[in-house]
Amino acid sequence: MTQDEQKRAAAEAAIKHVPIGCIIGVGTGSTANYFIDELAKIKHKINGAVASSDATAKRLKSHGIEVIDLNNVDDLPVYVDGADEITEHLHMIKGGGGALTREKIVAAVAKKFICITDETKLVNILGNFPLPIEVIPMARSYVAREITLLGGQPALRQNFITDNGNIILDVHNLQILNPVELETKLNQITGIVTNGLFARRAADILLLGTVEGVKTMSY
Ligand SMILES: O=C[C@H](O)[C@H](O)[C@H](O)COP(=O)(O)O
Repeated sequence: MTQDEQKRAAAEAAIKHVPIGCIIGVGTGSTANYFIDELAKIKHKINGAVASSDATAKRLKSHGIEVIDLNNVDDLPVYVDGADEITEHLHMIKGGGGALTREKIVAAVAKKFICITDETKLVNILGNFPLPIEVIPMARSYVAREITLLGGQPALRQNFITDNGNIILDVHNLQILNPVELETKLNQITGIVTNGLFARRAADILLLGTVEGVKTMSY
């Protein structure tokens, strides 16, 4: 299977985890897009979806799936999303598409986080993929200095503004041996809206597309 076929296979496998008659949390990115396309086939069996980005909301609507404001949702049994990197502990780096803040909010509400990826995303140590950090624009230089003190090399993502009107710093050269600790430290830097480490709220299940088929991993 090619990388795209692996993504699509993981997305198809996620449909089995979608409970009937519920609202579903939906992530952002190329793998999540495959999931949206699969979700459209069973749209009459769900009660709508919460979107983690404007792009996802648009794609859901284009398939005739009702998009529901998270504030009007009491119960979100499942959130399905991709990742840029994931470990066997199901800690992730997310935000390659810049949607990390809304993704983290929807994931926080959801009872179960189902991650869907191709096999290139599975790593032993997080950090080869630059860690995305959403920052309030006026705090850019301060946050960059603080990140440098933590050993990272921040680079401003060019020509990019998030759905929330903020900038993204992509942090290179991190070898993230303790993702929970780094996520906590980054959460304490004033001016950072969200960092792309999903370790305190890791995935519950990984559906990993591989050349041999989809593997299910949990921790
Ligand atoms: O902001 C984007 C999200 O965190 C995506 O889930 C992540 O970048 C993975 O995207 P893709 O499925 O396109 O590799």
